Amino acid sequence: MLEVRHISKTLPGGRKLLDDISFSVRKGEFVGILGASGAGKTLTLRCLNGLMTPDAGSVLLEGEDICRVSKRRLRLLRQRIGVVFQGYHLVKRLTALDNVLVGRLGRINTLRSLVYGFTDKEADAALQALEQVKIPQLAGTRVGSLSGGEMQRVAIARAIFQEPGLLLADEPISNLDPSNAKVIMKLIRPLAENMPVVGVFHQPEMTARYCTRVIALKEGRIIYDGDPKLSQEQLVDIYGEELRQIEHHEPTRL
Ligand SMILES: Nc1ncnc2c1ncn2[C@@H]1O[C@H](COP(=O)(O)OP(=O)(O)OP(=O)(O)O)[C@@H](O)[C@H]1O
Repeated sequence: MLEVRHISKTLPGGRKLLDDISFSVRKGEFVGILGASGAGKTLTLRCLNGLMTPDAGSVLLEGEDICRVSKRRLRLLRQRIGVVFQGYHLVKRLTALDNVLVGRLGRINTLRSLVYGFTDKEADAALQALEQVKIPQLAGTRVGSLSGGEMQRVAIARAIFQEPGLLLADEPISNLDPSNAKVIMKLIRPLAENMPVVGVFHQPEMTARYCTRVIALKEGRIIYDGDPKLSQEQLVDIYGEELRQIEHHEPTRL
């Protein structure tokens, strides 16, 4: 269970970047965070990941406040948080399997990590994670030669192998074509059966289809929290009147 309680972040000049954000996400939920550019989506995710400490409020992961723990404890807690990024964050010169194994570095002792001393059991589990994202045949392929969709599958397998208690996805489909984006959403959604999943998205049509709930931010505040299917009026409220103009734009006649 993830509980975000009244988090705020204010710039020295007084501008509120995050303003009293509160929500909880249980196992079984796949929450999509939407909002126009600058609404505070990334900052919120950074607070959930322990990368940024809010000025006020708390972020409880399985009952423990990640905003108030020691640096050492935070490092351990962050091993319980899987993250999938827009830019994949993979080591391109390593194989897909090695990249998945890297997901557990930090959980095994440092000396073993340094020499990549993974056991056969760990390698088997990493291969299973690649099977779960349907690319076991690419286990021995260098990541640098994979397509974007394949790289994102490796990143998801790495998060699965990490066995986290929370999965965060930072614009995981923004670099992908619509077909690959669907594949990735279909792979992420069932992971919510084992842990809360929270993602930042720019595609309301995708969150409507694959998320169980949507939270919309505007100017650092939550303006919507509920059913992932949003009406046109709600979308205009989130993204602004420009959206209406785009929707009504006549196609150019050639
Ligand atoms: N370190 C910082 N110092 C000052 N302002 C910041 C800092 N980080 C973010 N901001 C501001 O906070 C606001 C929210 O930023 P955030 O990155 O969360 O937006 P976002 O909703 O993720 O936008 P986008 O969709 O464009 O990525 C923005 O106006 C941004 O300029």
